[in-house]
Amino acid sequence: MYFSAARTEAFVRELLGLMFADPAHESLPLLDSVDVFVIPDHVTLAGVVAQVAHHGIMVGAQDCHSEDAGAFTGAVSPAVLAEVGCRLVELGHAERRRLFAETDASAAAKAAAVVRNAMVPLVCVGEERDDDEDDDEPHIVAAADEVLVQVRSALAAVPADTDVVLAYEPVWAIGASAPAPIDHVRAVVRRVRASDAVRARAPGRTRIVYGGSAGPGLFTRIAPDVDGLFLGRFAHDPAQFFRTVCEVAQAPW
Ligand SMILES: O=C(CO)COP(=O)(O)O
Repeated sequence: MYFSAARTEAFVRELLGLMFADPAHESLPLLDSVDVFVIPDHVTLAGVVAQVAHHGIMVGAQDCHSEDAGAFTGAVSPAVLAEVGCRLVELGHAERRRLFAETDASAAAKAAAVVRNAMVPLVCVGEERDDDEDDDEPHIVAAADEVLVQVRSALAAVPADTDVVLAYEPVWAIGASAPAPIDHVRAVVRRVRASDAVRARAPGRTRIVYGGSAGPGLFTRIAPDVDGLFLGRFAHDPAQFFRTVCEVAQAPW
């Protein structure tokens, strides 16, 4: 809810201009090496799908209901999202959990619904803890254990051979002035990736991205442990978004 409808339209238009009209694009086939998605609000989603048609950019939704149809006034059907060209659905964002009573169980039910409708669940996970400056091994283990409860719940709801994106977003790093410390992000993500829940999945089907005050300059410091970024405020400027996509595309991993 940062953008008006007009600003969403302008953001996508400017982004397409940067990605596809920039002379650098000729020598940099960005979308060969990076999957790019934008996740607008539900109202503007179909319009954004039309804007990016044939450009290879995926459009996602910020939430959906766990049922495809029925007496759920005000909710958004995953079947309708798929019908209008939505490719992925963000679930369990920290704000949905805090303000709208989202739980691991409801996020898992929605993840199953998203897969049932041939879309990709982008499940937000992250620990609440920010009560200690220390970031030693016990704190990393505690953070990863908290995250893994969320991860196991979501992954148990979807087949092992379907694509899933896990967005690791420490709750305390969302809306902050800077991302979580590099070593913290890498250590927690390594533990998630090494978990039984992730290792039981088909190879290459689980991607882990980082979100929480992410922006240009971050990816090369957290890769190769992390597969990508989930950008918020620091990508509200299309130029910053484009710059970050280029950094990911040019990374040697
Ligand atoms: O929550 C986020 C993305 O969903 C992160 O937002 P910020 O990058 O603005 O902290």
